[in-house]
Amino acid sequence: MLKALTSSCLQNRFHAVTTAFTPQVRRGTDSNTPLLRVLGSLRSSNRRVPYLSRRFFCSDSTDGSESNSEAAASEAKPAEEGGDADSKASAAMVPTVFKPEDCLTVLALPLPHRPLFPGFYMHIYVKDPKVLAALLESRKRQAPYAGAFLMKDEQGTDPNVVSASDTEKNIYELKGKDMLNRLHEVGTLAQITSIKDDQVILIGHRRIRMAEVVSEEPLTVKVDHLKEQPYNKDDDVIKATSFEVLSTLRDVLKTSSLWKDHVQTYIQHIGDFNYARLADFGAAISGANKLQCQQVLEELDVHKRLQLTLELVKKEMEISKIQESIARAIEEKISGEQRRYLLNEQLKAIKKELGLETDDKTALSAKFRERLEPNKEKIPVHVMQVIEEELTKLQLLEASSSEFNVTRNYLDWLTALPWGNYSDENFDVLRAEQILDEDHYGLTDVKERILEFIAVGKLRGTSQGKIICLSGPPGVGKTSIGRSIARALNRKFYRFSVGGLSDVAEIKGHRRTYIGAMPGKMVQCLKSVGTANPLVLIDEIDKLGRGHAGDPASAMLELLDPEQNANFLDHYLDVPIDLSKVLFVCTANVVEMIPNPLLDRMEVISIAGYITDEKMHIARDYLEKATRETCGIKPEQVEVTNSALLALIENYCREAGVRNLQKQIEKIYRKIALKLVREDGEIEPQNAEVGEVEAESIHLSDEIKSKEEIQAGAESANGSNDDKASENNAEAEAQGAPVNQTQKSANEDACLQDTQETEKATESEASKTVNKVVVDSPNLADYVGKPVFHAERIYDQTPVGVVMGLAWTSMGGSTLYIETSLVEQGEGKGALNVTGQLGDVMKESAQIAHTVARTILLEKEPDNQFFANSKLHLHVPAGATPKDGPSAGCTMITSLLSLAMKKPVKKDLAMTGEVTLTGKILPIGGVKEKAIAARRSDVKTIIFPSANRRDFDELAPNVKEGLDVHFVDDYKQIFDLAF
Ligand SMILES: Nc1ncnc2c1ncn2[C@@H]1O[C@H](COP(=O)(O)OP(=O)(O)OP(=O)(O)O)[C@@H](O)[C@H]1O
Repeated sequence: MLKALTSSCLQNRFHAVTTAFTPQVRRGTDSNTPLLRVLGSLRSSNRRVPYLSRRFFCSDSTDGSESNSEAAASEAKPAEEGGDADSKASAAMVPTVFKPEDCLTVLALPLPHRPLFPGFYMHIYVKDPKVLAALLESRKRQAPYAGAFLMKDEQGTDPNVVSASDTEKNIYELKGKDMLNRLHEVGTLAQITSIKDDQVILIGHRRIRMAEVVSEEPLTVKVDHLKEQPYNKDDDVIKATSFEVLSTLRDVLKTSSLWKDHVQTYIQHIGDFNYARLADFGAAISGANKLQCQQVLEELDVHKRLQLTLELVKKEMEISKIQESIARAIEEKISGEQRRYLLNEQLKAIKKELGLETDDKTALSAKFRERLEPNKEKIPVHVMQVIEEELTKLQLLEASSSEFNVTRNYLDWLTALPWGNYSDENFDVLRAEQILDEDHYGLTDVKERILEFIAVGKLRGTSQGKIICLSGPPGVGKTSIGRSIARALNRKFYRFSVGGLSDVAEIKGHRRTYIGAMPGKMVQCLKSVGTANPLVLIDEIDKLGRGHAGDPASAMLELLDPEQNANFLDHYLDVPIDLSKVLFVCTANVVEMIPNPLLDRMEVISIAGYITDEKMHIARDYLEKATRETCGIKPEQVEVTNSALLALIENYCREAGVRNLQKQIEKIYRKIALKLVREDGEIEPQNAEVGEVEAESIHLSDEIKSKEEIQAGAESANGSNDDKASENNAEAEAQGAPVNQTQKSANEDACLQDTQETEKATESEASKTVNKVVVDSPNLADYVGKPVFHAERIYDQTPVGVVMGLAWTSMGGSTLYIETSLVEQGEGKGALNVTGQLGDVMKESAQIAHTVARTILLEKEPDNQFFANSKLHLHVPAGATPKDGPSAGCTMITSLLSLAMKKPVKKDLAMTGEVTLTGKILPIGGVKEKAIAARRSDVKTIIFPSANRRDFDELAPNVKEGLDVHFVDDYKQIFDLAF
């Protein structure tokens, strides 16, 4: 029904006060009069309260002053027409012939937020048309009064919790009795000063109490007018309380500027001062909740009312203090930050003025130029041109723009590259050889190739970039030899792996326009090594990914090809860079997997793997040494016997490389380290005992006795030496004979040295016996566990139908058996089953072998119908490992023939070779790996295809040593050798 002011209560209050008094202020009163001055005058004039004689302009006591009010109203009129709420309030001063005390029946208007205090104005919104009509009617009848009653909260709601919209909504819906029940009994007789649309402005006049309902719609009630209880104006307690209220108001005024206007306005009208009004004023402007205000309104005992008000303003005082401290804290924080900012700006300006600091752009340009300075002559012209252009551009760009950052990063890369900056190469072949030998055992091919490279460089005076590809099984030292080559050549080393690389941008960089664009690996490499002729190791080139956008292999080609890479163009850098001086070393496990155009440009050096002998050397001279150092163990503290090392290699690490061997050695040394540390802890007391025992025996033994004597002699000699020294010196000086003394002291020194040496020797011997750990083959399992590798050799002497073959895998060479057995026999039942995860080629190879074996058997034993009438099963263990390739052809034939003829093959024989249907033997790959694998399995005789004779001849003598190798063209030769 009614809509109260929508702004906060507090604002309403202050607004109300201000507007109520504004006309009076305008009438020329000094608006700057501070409360302090008033209060000062209060106190200075013997507390005579002169203002008591004045009248409060809109109090009940103004009843007779119609002309005054009228004047106020006429003055305020233009403002009201302007729609100004303040001036509307002034219009409320219009007096009527109808006196307030005559008003006994009034319309009841509900106030949702606060009660209306006498002397204050409030505007409300009346939504009910009937009420609005009644109000207009009463104004017309010159009885413009209504009763303003505060609404009670709905039961169960907290008066401190504001939910304005709810309250207002409920008000519009309430009518008649319901409304009556929700209104407080005591309210204020309010003069209706103006009605504009649904906004009604009320001025409170006097307290009233509802007596009875006259009509329900609109709610009209009969009221009793309430008067304050009589009180003694000179009562000291009342006076003191009122002073306290005033002084609290003064304090609030000091802290809260919000109150200033209202309190000052009040002070200007303090002429109408009385204690009851003061109490009302304090309560009205306080931020107390509506119930507390209502309490003040209902209180007719002036002293009690003053006390209630005092409580409220005191509370207000506390709130304003908190407000002040919050404001101060925030202010401090903000001003601190501002101060800092200002100081920083000033500092920058001062530095700039003094020339200590230039702005960002100039500083950046200077940094880039400084970087270029040492190499300026070596930078290619076209690159220098681009750099200059970019530097100019940088000056023109706004420092906060994204383009600026792009240009800055670009210049950063361009200027950081080692243009024409080469490391001094080592062309000393002997030194290089020494370095290579220091790092790796064997690998003669690789070392030889590197030495050749250095020799060419020496003769030409410069070395050209080359691509070397090291291929071989894992752990044979491909990567580590790369590092060693760099050391030998005195080139910087950079390694990156291209295994699984599928993005061309990794090699050639992104275009600069992309966010987060980066140059490719090669540019990154040059920046990081700082020279233009590093050794770049490209690891796992056989595992290069297949890109979805662009082909990484083709990008690699541009990078590696000596014809193209003198002008390698990185997408990011966008200026050609010369990579022709870079030495590329690639590593691969399977050469066949390297894209052909790439392979074509490489010089492949294959490292086949190591035989036991080589592994022994590597383990002893390289791996053990390095591991011992990393574990912090001294050589005298440990001994790994040859037999232990051999057992380790033969039973635990039979693969081609030495990585596993390295791991096992590390395992042994870690265990030894633990053992030594543990023993040290336990031994300490034991050591002490040993020391004591030794000390005792020292006393007993003659030898040591003499030692003691020597020592004692030495000590006494030493002592006498000290004593006599001065005398002798004096004598020498006096007699000029220093020789005597020198000889003596020389003898004594020798004696002392002897004693100390003997002591040291006994000490180190004692420590040796106590702390040395010996690893031998019997206790090897304590360090590395039981052998995990089961010998490749399943049979000592192969039975009928079983023959040993030689295979090649990416892990190196290995031996494998071909087993054939008879399933069933019967007329025309000849057939062959194959198992062992064989690939298509190997299956076909088995079919061919079956046919060839049948032909050969018929040749050798024309009556033997074994193959025609036998169902056979051919198996290649181990069944879990997939196998493929044609090189087991001759082994399969031999196995089939052995079964057919019921004859085992020669002992310790292994063979490899592809067979044609006519029995011709074709060459195979991996001769070195196969030879090494054969040696590992103690094979004595090997059969290789004749075409592989050259490969075998090239092998190192230690690989060939002890092998009886036969080269064959035709299967018949194998037949003769095997059976
Ligand atoms: N001939 C050797 N002399 C001394 N140490 C060697 C020799 N060969 C290999 N090693 C050592 O073996 C370890 C393994 O070598 P590396 O990592 O270079 O193998 P890799 O062939 O690159 O293997 P992958 O193909 O798995 O990358 C290294 O610590 C290396 O020093």
